[in-house]
Amino acid sequence: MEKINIAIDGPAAAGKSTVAKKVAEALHYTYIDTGAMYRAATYLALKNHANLDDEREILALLKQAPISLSYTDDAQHIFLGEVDVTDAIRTDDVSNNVSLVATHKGVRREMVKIQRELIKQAGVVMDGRDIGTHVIPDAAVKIFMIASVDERAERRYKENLAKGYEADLEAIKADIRQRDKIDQEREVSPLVKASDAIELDTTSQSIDEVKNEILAIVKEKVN
Ligand SMILES: Nc1ncnc2c1ncn2[C@@H]1O[C@H](COP(=O)(O)OP(=O)(O)OP(=O)(O)O)[C@@H](O)[C@H]1O
Ligand SMILES: Nc1ccn([C@@H]2O[C@H](COP(=O)(O)O)[C@@H](O)[C@H]2O)c(=O)n1
Repeated sequence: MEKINIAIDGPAAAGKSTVAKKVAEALHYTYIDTGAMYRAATYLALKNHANLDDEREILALLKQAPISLSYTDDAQHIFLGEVDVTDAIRTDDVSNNVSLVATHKGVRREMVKIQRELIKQAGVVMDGRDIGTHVIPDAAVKIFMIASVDERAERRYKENLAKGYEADLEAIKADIRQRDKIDQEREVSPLVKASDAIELDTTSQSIDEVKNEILAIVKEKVN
């Protein structure tokens, strides 16, 4: 079967990464989590006590510790220079600041450059906020994945509990609303559904139902 590129965009905790990984596994495609790249940039800035409003400072730090991805056992690992930060980028501190860092035009330019390098060979499932609108505008399949704020907060709440983290449902709901607002209202590459994207509301769907729906869309496109 011919290999294509699949873009999956949507707001926080809609289920993008979980489903994208399963779709990539089913198709023997490469899964690329672009959120991890913005998280890595944020982690680097926080670790260096940088001013998150100062784009030049963040870019200078990234020059010294460039972002790179590697894949072991089909799992994506993200590095800053030689340091594997795959786990370190998932803290609340990073989650609470990443959307601010992601508003910087220059930071986005650098991330998109890396992302476009990764799609030179088709057979990629890439998730994020601007994949179908900016990174891969000619993606053969574009999914805009949504779910209600309550459902997304519930999912993140259960996820945090399962990981043994403290979890406060109302605080998670507020964080999701805040991140969505910043992502949707920023000037550069805002989170918006591409005109040719298929919207999937996963509020009442299981992970496998969403995965199978996307696989059916891909099958129809490729055959
Ligand atoms: N359809 C679904 N039904 C129930 N739980 C789901 C569904 N999709 C994803 N989940 C769960 O919701 C949580 C968040 O999913 P995931 O991290 O994939 O979302 P995301 O859109 O990538 O979030 P973010 O953009 O914030 O990284 C995970 O624990 C995942 O297992
Ligand atoms: N293509 C993208 C991907 C992510 N972002 C920003 O990063 C934040 C974290 O992303 P997660 O997928 O890990 O939640 C996200 O809220 C965006 O602010 C982006 O701008 N573009």
